[in-house]
Amino acid sequence: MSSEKISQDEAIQTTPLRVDDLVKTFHQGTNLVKALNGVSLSVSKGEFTAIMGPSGCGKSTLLHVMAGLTRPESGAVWVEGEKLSSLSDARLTDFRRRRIGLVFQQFNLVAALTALENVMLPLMAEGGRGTAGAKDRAKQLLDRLGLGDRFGHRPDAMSGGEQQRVAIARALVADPAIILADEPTGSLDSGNGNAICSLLKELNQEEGRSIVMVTHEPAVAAWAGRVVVMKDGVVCSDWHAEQFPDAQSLAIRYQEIVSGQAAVGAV
Ligand SMILES: Nc1ncnc2c1ncn2[C@@H]1O[C@H](COP(=O)(O)OP(=O)(O)OP(=O)(O)O)[C@@H](O)[C@H]1O
Repeated sequence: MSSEKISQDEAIQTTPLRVDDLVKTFHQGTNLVKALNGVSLSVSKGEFTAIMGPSGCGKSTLLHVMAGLTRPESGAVWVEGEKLSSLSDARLTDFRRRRIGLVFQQFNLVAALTALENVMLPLMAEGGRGTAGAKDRAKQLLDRLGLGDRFGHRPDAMSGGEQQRVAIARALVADPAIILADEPTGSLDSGNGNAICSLLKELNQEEGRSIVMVTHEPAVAAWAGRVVVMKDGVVCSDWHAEQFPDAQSLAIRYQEIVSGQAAVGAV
């Protein structure tokens, strides 16, 4: 094998996430809705990317396809070089648990379990790691996320912001290749929302975590280093931090794009 081919393969294997020409259609009664109409995107190691766009443009569908929760009609998703469509359902579930950290708007914690048990869950399901190791790792993470005094609390005894931090700890526990977050601040007031954004930024900058976050709010997207804007199932803009120095300039630019006043693809 040529050295060029080896380095190409290495690059694919170390790229946390790549999607290529994704198409996903939904049936709504007699109508067909193309939620994704040829989306391609690559997320580099240590990149914090926000995906923005108006309601119904396909953001959540894209995130679900990236996570292997929804299978596309065509196109492919690679996580660290693993092509999700080539995995059986059982292997995909196992792969997702180990390599993809998921954070949802509604936290999705198990109500009957404590914060510590919720965070340990992905490691327990894996079977291979000992309970003690899983417990230590979960405790470490909860401590790191400022929840050292909440180990034994159940979700209904915690605030929304605390529940989301538990969910982030759970997403991190298996040391995944990528964190996928769908409107992680959507159920929080602005103070707690800012704290979650700040935490994601810190995890990105201090630990080099690769993050993709769906949001429709420019003030939330402004925490990311890259903003991808979708409209009608396609990516119409892709900006890096230097192109949106603050949340206000991002909001103006975003409005221009979604209202059609700026050229598609404009930066
Ligand atoms: N399970 C489904 N069945 C039918 N249609 C769906 C389904 N999921 C999504 N859609 C449709 O696909 C399109 C894209 O939806 P999606 O939820 O991805 O958009 P979104 O950008 O995340 O929207 P929002 O910001 O409102 O959450 C919409 O027209 C939606 O109605």
